[in-house]
Parts: sequence; C-alpha cells; structure tokens
Amino acid sequence: KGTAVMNNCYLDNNDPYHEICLRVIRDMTTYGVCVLDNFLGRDKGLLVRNEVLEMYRSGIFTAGQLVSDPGGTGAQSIRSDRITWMTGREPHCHNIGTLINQVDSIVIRANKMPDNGRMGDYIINTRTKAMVACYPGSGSNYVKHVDNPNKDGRCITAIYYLNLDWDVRRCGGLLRVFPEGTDKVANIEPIFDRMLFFWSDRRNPHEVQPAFDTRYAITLWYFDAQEREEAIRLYQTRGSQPSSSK
Ligand SMILES: COc1ccc2cc(-c3cnc(C(=O)NCC(=O)O)c(O)c3)ccc2c1
Ligand SMILES: [Mn+2]
Repeated sequence: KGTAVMNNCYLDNNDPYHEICLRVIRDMTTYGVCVLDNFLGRDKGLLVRNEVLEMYRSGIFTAGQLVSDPGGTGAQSIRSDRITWMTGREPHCHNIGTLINQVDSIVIRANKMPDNGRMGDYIINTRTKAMVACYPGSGSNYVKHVDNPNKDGRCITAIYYLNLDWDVRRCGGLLRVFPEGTDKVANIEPIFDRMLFFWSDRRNPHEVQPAFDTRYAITLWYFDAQEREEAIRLYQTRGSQPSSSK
C-alpha cells in the first residue's frame, strides 16, 4: 500500500525528531495536550535556564497585566507574571535560540507528516516570538483562561519549563488544564526540562495556580496560516488589536 512506501521513506532513523513527532501527533490527536520530559537533557536544559536567569537579573522583564475586577474594590491581578519577548537571536541567548529551533522543527515536521491526525487540521508556517515568563512567587498566578478564545490565529501553545527541583506541594505553580468535553483535568507540574504542547483555542481552558517560588517558562504560539490571515484582515478593517504579540 502507499503508506508502506511512505513509512519507509519516513523511517529514517537518523531523523531524531521522527519518534518525537509521532508522539506529539498521537497525544495532540488523542488528548489535545502533549507532555515531553527530558526534552533537551540536563546539560542543555541548564544552559537555557542560566540564560533566562541572567536575563531576569538584567531586569528586562516587564510586569504582567493588572486588570481591576469589574465589580470589586481594588485591582485584582488577572496574571502576575513578568514577561519579555525574544527572537532567540539576541546576544548571550544562543541556547534559548537552539531550543526555539528544535521546537520549530518538531511542530513543522509533525504538521507535514502523513497521517498526522489533528496536527493536519492546520497549515503552520509562522509563530509568535518566544515569550519568556517568570511568575515571581508570593502567590503570583494566572486565572483560568483560554489563550486564543477569538480566532487570533494561534493554534498550538508550546511551553518549555525551567524550574529545578520544583515541588508543587511546596512551590504551587501547577498548570491545570480543563480539556473541553470532559470532567477530567490535566495537572501539569512546571518541572525542569519539560516540554508541553496544547491546542490554544477553547478546547483547553487552563490556569496557573499561585506560585510560591520563582517559576520560569518559555512559550511559543504557532499560527494556523488561514486563521491568522483572516485575523489580520479583520484587524485591518475593524482596528481591533490582535491579542497575541508578534
Ligand atoms: C498583549 O500582550 C500580552 C503579553 C503577554 C501575554 C501573556 C499571556 C499568557 C498566557 N498564558 C499563560 C499560561 O497559561 N501559562 C501557563 C504556564 O506558565 O504554565 C501565560 O503565562 C501568559 C497571555 C496574553 C498576553 C498578552
Ligand atoms: Mn495560557
């Protein structure tokens, strides 16, 4: 059968991403969420972590968004993370750049593979810059939300966690995903060298529970070409601000 030939040409064991792509395809199709542990390995993970810590020390992170609660008294923080956007080509960020390239390779290859299930629902050829985020502890959190509730073009959220020896019982900061259409929740600990993918739209409401230690993550959002083009077209006509930063 055709697929036999296809499998042979894809069964190139020199392609380190092949097995990972099959795993991402299977989990995204089955659960809409995919967790890969020991993504870079300890040494490379530590190099990325050190670059992020150095950036944080340099003070280039900005405060998260504070929105006063409509009916309440003071400003209730919707999210209290500190963020900065980066290309990965900045000076002294070589290892962050390498991480970004590896995540790109996995997403783009999985999107192109034959029989790739729901990964085939999209045409993925662009993404946002990388958002480096730090929840500074002391109860900083992010209330339950959907990353892309209104078709701004983002289809996959990819998060890489950098938190050594993170113990949720002591540090909190659990990411809880509430997949649509089931009562089951996914409790994802933001542990060191963990890579996470999930659909960015209403299928995956999620929250970051209060963190009591500094909690670092690098997030990439991948665009579906058609939805993004439509969102930009609407943006030009309606003048509404697309929610994600480029
Ligand atoms: C228009 O400017 C901006 C700038 C930054 C923005 C950041 C987020 C965001 C969304 N989700 C999460 C999250 O779910 N993290 C899960 C985890 O860390 O485990 C997060 O940390 C941050 C959303 C909208 C933004 C708009
Ligand atoms: Mn989110």
